Amino acid sequence: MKVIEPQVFHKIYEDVIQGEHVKVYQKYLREATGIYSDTTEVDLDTLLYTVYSYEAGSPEKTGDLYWGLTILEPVTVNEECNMTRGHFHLDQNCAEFYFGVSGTGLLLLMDKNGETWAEKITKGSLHHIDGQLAHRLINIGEEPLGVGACWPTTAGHDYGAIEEKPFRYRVFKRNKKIVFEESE
Ligand SMILES: O=P(O)(O)OC[C@H]1O[C@](O)(CO)[C@@H](O)[C@@H]1O
Repeated sequence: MKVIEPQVFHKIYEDVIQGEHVKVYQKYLREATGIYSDTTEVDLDTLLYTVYSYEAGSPEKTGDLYWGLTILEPVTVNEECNMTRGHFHLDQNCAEFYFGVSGTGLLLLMDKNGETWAEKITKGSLHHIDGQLAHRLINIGEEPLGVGACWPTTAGHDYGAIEEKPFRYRVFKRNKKIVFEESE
């Protein structure tokens, strides 16, 4: 019998995902100004987050899966905590798992009526995201927030719905305290 050496590694608490079919992208503030409430006098070259995804699966094949890791830098934008863009899945039958790898964060969730709540993320925490919920990661700590993910290749990303009807809460760090602000 042929035995193949592993081609991809994710030493979950030690390293990022490395190997064949691993894609990496970085999001800078200049590409994400629209999600923050105030971007006056900010450095647009600030790195917000890096996403690693192991994409051996096919986006056309129902039941196939991706594996990912997102690392959000411990930065704020005029006191607003660093966050991912956030999205619904295009196919709302597709759920997703998130799990905390490092740092401290919030998983912001929103249903189709705009009801918004959050789950706290810490190292080892596990989060099931129903396919009908919009999701966004927020770094509320002083360290990089690392969050692993597993989701169906056919889920897709719907950013438009979030732009039209944003998450109802914003999260700020003021004098080292986390403050939630409800949008009008
Ligand atoms: O595309 P967004 O909303 O910026 O978020 C990136 C996130 O999307 C995913 O790639 C998959 O849902 C996550 O791994 C990652 O945190």
